[in-house]
Amino acid sequence: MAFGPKDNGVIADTLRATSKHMLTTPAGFAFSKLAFIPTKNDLGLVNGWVDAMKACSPPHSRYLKGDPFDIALQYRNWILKHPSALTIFDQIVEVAKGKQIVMFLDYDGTLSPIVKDPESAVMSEAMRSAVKKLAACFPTAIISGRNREKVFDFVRLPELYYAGSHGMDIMGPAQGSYGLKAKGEKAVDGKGNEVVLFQPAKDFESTMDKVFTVLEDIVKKVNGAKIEHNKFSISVHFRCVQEEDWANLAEEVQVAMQFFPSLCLTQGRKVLEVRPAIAWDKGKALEYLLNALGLEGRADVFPVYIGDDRTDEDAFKVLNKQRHGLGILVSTAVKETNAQSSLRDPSEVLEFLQRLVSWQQAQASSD
Ligand SMILES: O=P(O)(O)OC[C@H]1O[C@H](O[C@H]2O[C@H](CO)[C@@H](O)[C@H](O)[C@H]2O)[C@H](O)[C@@H](O)[C@@H]1O
Repeated sequence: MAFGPKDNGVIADTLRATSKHMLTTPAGFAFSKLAFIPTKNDLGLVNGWVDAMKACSPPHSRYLKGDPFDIALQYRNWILKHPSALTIFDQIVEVAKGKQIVMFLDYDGTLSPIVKDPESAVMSEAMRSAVKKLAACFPTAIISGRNREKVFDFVRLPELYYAGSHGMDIMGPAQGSYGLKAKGEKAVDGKGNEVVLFQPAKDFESTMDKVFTVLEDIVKKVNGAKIEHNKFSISVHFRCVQEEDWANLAEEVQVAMQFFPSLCLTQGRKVLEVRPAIAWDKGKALEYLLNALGLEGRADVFPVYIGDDRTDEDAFKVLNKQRHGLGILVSTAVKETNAQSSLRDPSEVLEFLQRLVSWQQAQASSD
């Protein structure tokens, strides 16, 4: 769910920038934390973010607390509703057989394990090799919250389509049997290959730079907090911040956001993300890519989306709406999801991708 300016309307009225407590940021914006008097509603909003961030990335210890029988029972009920894609692999390929499979993969927590330092979220060589083989079998896209160029640096496979900034920065080959054909400007990549570039939030570039400067100042003052500029989205990381400081940091971010009514906040795994308040998300990126590949709305196409986070839910919803394809949530814990199936962690994702490649190779050799 995206929280937009509407949710914050009450807060704007409570902002009183007094000269005594006023803070002027390097970007020239002035605001005062002391002058911000949160109402019950606003506190609810901040607490809501904090709770949702915790729920997105639950610490293992939390699941060791409480009655282990209850926990096991809850998980058992959940896995019955969202069976492992490894357990139901034969049923999946039975449905996909004869159709064009298209693969959509999230990056963090799906292809790479979640780690404390976002700069160190590298993908294993085994995963890279599996994704390379996968892309030789099926059109394959990575849809990530990361800066597109950064996710490319992690993955380093030019044959894929990349959608960075939660789908707001899409690039893919313009040539070949699966060259992108839909709207978007033609460009040339670092190696001189023709590519299609589609950036629905292009007009927000300078606003994103400004909000980054403001948030950077806030983050600097909080022990363990990190900030990442993902071009059309900005991540404020809470993972290494003491939990008792979370509400304060979330509140500071929310106050700063009042000066950027064209932006909104979403939350992920111990992260708050600032992004343009436009009707574009990972689900829209999936639709765009299917359309650009000439594969949209076709009964003989079977899209598979694998992701671990709240922002991936938008893509799962699109697959549900289209009533075809398969959404797979990566999670070791019970989570509310629109995905039909599940995998526990990136090591199971790797196994699933390898099995899919072997199945496709066997299909091709028996044709
Ligand atoms: O859409 P994704 O590819 O899953 O990207 C979402 C965010 O992922 C990264 O943050 C998450 O992974 C980090 C590294 O494991 C972890 O430290 C952090 O707590 C997670 O939220 C990335 O750093 C963000 O910029 C992405 O938006």
